[in-house]
Amino acid sequence: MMTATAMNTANKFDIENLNLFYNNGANHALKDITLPIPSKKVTALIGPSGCGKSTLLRCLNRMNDLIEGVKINGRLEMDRENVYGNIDIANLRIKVGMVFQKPNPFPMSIYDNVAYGLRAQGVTDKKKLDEVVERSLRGAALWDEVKDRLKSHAFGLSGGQQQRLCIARTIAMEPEVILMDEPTSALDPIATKKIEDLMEELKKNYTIVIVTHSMQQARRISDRTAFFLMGELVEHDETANLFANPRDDRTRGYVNGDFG
Ligand SMILES: Nc1ncnc2c1ncn2[C@@H]1O[C@H](COP(=O)(O)OP(=O)(O)OP(=O)(O)O)[C@@H](O)[C@H]1O
Repeated sequence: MMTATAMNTANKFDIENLNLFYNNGANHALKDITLPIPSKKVTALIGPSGCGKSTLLRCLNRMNDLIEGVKINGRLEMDRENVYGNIDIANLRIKVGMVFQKPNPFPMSIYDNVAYGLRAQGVTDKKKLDEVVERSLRGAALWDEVKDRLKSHAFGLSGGQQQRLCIARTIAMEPEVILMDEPTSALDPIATKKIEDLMEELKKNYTIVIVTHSMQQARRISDRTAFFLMGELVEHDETANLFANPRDDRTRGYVNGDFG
């Protein structure tokens, strides 16, 4: 197995000794996390409720900045640049897009949802917008289902379609990374399968980090898995290895379903 250092050039993020505290230090939610996140792969974050998966995900695009009383120390680099340094945060959040548990399309048409970010950046050229909307909807495997009703309201789509629309909206901004916080937990098995198939395609172009409660999902879709427990990163490895040969008894217990 390659070490984190040997893999360094292929890492999108390098996280080292990262600590995060909520409530001005009262809740130590991430404890000394060291985790490389490789480029153009799917990394799954797993572990029982409250272990810090979403907190770590939100560190990657500084969404935790929006929460009062959060303190962070340690190193978190993206492409060797300090994410917590003096950087343009709006630009970071374009480069590191996010898809949430509950599909959250904006209250407007399918087309306008996908064009929203570009328009906010001042793009008005219809040809350019049409082009990006089509490319993004194709990229999110939704184009064929909606191409004849782009002006329809997004809320008329099924939950699974809405989630793919949110992915299209994210892709439209040409991110480098897509963070997904339990993106299929509100979806039925067929819609879930479509999103999982889509991730297989997306990872050719993007680095994906996904929080999932489903170990089956982590096994199906991820290249690497990191197992968290009470704010600690217990172990991380190639997904197949982590499930077949966990090094730590706590990981073994979790993946065997002994607790959850
Ligand atoms: N906004 C917040 N303010 C204060 N504490 C928080 C906040 N968000 C999370 N926490 C705390 O941080 C710890 C980790 O929570 P987090 O949501 O990251 O875990 P998780 O593994 O994603 O859980 P789940 O699987 O239930 O979503 C928990 O103790 C939680 O109560």
